[in-house]
Amino acid sequence: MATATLAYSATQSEARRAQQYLNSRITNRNADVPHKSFSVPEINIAPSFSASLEDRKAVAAQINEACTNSGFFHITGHGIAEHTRQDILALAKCFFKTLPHDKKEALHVKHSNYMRGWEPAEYTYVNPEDWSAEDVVPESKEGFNWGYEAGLDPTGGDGQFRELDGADVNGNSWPSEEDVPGFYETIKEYYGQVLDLSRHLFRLFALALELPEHYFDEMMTHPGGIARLLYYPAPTNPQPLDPDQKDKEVGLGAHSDYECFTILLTSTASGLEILSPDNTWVPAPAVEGGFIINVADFLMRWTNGVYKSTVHRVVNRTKEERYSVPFFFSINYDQMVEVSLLRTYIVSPSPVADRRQTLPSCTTPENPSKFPPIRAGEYVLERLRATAKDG
Ligand SMILES: O=C(O)CCC(=O)C(=O)O
Ligand SMILES: [Fe+2]
Repeated sequence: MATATLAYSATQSEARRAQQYLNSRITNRNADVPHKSFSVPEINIAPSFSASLEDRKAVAAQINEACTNSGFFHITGHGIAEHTRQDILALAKCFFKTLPHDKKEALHVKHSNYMRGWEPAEYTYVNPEDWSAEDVVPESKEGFNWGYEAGLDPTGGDGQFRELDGADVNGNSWPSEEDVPGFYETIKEYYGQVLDLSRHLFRLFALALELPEHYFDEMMTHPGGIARLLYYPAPTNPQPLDPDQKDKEVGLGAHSDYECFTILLTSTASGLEILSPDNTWVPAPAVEGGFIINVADFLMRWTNGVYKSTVHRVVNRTKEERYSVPFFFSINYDQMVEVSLLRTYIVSPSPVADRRQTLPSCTTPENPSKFPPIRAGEYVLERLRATAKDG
């Protein structure tokens, strides 16, 4: 990436540890790990929009159960219209199938400090260790990435947004209106709605963590939210899931997500597979009209490992091409977060971003803090950089 090298030693070592963890999970297949039954529940969140706190808490309890189990769940009753969902999937198809190669090249992520723009299949591996693996299988996905900007936020933001590295810039680049008509407007409609939904979900996470419902509100006034359009071509030789065979065609390699949680929309039900605690791949087919939600690494570390950020991948085993739109929700990138028994923010007179926000329900004398304090954006940027060829 064309970016200045910044000294992020704490995050670099954590990114490395995340890779080591990932690889040990993938290579130690069928380890005999005792676990509760592993499930990806469907949660109808419609009651969470009710005026009754009891109704909202009942949904939060289901979310808590899912986050401490597989870390994955489906939501229905979310309130986002089907046409909004279909419009963004149609936009993805239009972008990948009709935009000429030279126009895509002009938007190449290598021109961006933050991996924004067009990401050709061969440019990244989501598991950075794959670069050096001998029997590496290239990923087939092609992507277009963008991030938060105040103009995409239905609240208009608070004017304090800073990029992942703290810079006061807008890191996004877009195709021209002439090249892909309606691109920005369609993105804005979808992004605005999933951003609203994310803030709503985070209030449910607060209840789930036995915190005041609006605990996170001041930390999502200019939140990070990277989103992607993804295209997985139809495989040349689709293969059924076979635990004894290494897949020869992979859409997106094994990884966990980096932020707080992900809201995933997919064009077809199948493709996503998640790694169970006994290290076998389990298909996680989408639910009609639903979104898949999964806990990501930053929330996992913030909850001191109480919430599970589970390894997953995409393998297209059908004869059809596949599109998806993941949205990775982060709190304000400049927010400092600490995993600790101490609620230091209560006594701290410093600005919100500098207070070390803690989740007191997640550390106990038996489960003391495992992670050093960190700013949200710093963590995500380091993890992102590790995926690029010249990152
Ligand atoms: O395309 C999908 O279904 C999942 C994508 C994903 O896991 C990711 O982009 O992190
Ligand atoms: Fe993912």
